[in-house]
Amino acid sequence: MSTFDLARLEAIIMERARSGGAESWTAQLFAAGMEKAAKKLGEEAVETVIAAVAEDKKALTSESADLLYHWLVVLAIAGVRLNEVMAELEARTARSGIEEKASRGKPPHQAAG
Ligand SMILES: N=c1c2ncn([C@@H]3O[C@H](COP(=O)(O)OP(=O)(O)OP(=O)(O)O)[C@@H](O)[C@H]3O)c2ncn1[C@@H]1O[C@H](COP(=O)(O)O)[C@@H](O)[C@H]1O
Repeated sequence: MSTFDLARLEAIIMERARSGGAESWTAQLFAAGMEKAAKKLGEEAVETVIAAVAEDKKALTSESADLLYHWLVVLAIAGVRLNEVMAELEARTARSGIEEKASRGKPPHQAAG
């Protein structure tokens, strides 16, 4: 199982945006700006949808990686931190009470924490 996560990829993207050379795709996207980066994000989203509909798990995995990378680049160019998106998701989860409901369904020793 991989221990890689989106926060680490975000940190790599920030570093490449600051100091990536001409060979860095991240630096190229930052130099080109939001329109180009958002267009790539849209393309990767479509490719992900196509892989999902085709039930092609290998392509879905690969396109999902492209999608998440380009999504993080778009967030970074916009000045939105991954943490802000996570906070939004967390707030929605808290509002729905889904975690509380799930922990109520668990045996007591698992429900705590
Ligand atoms: N995860 C990615 C990642 N996913 C996709 N891509 C690049 O995204 C670009 C566009 O992908 P496409 O599938 O569209 O390929 P394409 O050849 O451009 O296809 P067309 O659009 O031309 O049809 C390619 O150059 C891919 O290499 C990525 N580039 C970088 N990363 C991560 O960012 C880090 C820094 O990369 P650099 O900035 O390039 O040093 C890497 O170590 C990775 O962790």
